[in-house]
Order: sequence, then C-alpha cells, then structure tokens
Amino acid sequence: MPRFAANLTMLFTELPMLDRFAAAAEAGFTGVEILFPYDLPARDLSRAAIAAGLDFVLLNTPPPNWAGGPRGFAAEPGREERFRSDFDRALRFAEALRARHIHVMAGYAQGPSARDTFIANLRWAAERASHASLTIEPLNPADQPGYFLADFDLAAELIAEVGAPNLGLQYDSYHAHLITGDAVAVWHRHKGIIRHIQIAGVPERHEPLEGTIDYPALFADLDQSGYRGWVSAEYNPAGLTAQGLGWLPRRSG
Ligand SMILES: O=C(O)C(=O)CO
Repeated sequence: MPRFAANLTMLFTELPMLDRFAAAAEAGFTGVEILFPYDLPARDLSRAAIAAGLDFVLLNTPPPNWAGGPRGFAAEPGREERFRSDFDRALRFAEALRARHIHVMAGYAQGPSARDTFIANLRWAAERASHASLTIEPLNPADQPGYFLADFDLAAELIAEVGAPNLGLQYDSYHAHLITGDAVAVWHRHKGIIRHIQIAGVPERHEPLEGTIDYPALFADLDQSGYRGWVSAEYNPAGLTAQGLGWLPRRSG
C-alpha cells in the first residue's frame, strides 16, 4: 500500500489547524500537507507534526496574499521579483518543516510569454533549491479559470524543457478527471515523472470512496509500478472528516 497523507487545509477543518495533526495521526495517516501554511509560525507547525509523529509532505508557493487568494504567479510576466521573494519564503517554511515537496503554482496568464516566464522561474527555483523537490500540477479550468497550467502533456513538456532533476509532476486524480475524463490513463501516461499524488472522489471532490475512479485498483497499480511517493487525501469531506475515512487502509506507514 502507498503511504497516505492528509491535506490539513481540507481535512479535519472541524478543528483548529494545530489540532488537525493529532487527528490525522489518530485516523491512520502517516503524513500531512498544507496548501498555504503561511499564516502560522513554521515552528508551531513543525512541533505539531513531530508531536504527532507525522512527515510533512508538501506545501505550495504562496499566493499574493500568503494564505488565500489566487494560486501563485510563477507564469505571470512582470512578477518575477515577487515570485522570487515568495519562493524564498516557501523554501524557508519547507526547510523548517522538513517538507518533502514544494508545489510551484503557476498563476493566471496565457500565451508564449507566460510559458517562457514559467520556464525561466522554474529554472531559477530548481537551481536555487537544488536540494529540494519541486512539483508543478495542472488544475482544472472549471475550478481555476485562466490558470496557466491546465494540461498534463504541457506539464510534461515543461518539465522536460526545464531539465532539472529536482522538478517533477504532481498528479491530482480529481483535476486529471476533470481535465481529461480519464484520470487513470493520465497516471499511466505520466507515471515516469510523477512524484506526488493527490486523490479525491470525482466529480464532487468528496471522499475517494466509490464512483468514477476505482481507487483500490489504482493503489494496487501504484504498488506494482514501484511508486514510492505519497498519496495525499485532498478533498472536501461530505460530513465530519472522521466519518468519511472508510477508504483509508488503517495502517498506511
Ligand atoms: O488548488 C487546488 O485545487 C489544488 O489541487 C492544489 O493542490
């Protein structure tokens, strides 16, 4: 079985952030991620993760107002300086939290200049954080209209063009389904460069229980394919988080 992480931005929101760590460990998760952890001190988050015995798996580069708002701006021409200072902030958090991955968010821009800007920013970030693992993730255009990265083949192309060993693909089955209609095919097509996985039920983004994607089969396939990364639960629970965890194999470590 893969290792499972809880996305604490979306799961256990019945509790204050620092209490979500213990709840995730109690539920059987062995790792956590937070989309935008920037409104709490990194040392408090780190202490909570250590106290709960959890690995910190992933955080995102900050959006313009740190903990909310649009999804980054790495592909936005003219905002390179802001990208760099915010990337350094993400890096400081990632180091304090010993986070496995930093997800570099593209932001909202289109066309060749956005592509060039994204590539240049990714090259800069990959070199600056050569010891860190960076990811990029296509988001579906219904949820994030105008987001630059909404295509898995484009993401693969960009990763090849940047050519940095520490840059890989973040595959979210929910976004993959909404973008292509076949999330499992996306996994098979791109598994060679996928270094982080997020899951949700489709199309509602609730629990990955039943429906369009056969998750037990996908988990078995991840094992057979030798996937060594994390699988993160990034969904909006339909009710209380703990009541919807029937899909989670109890021992995921
Ligand atoms: O912003 C989103 O919807 C994401 O999936 C981030 O990982």
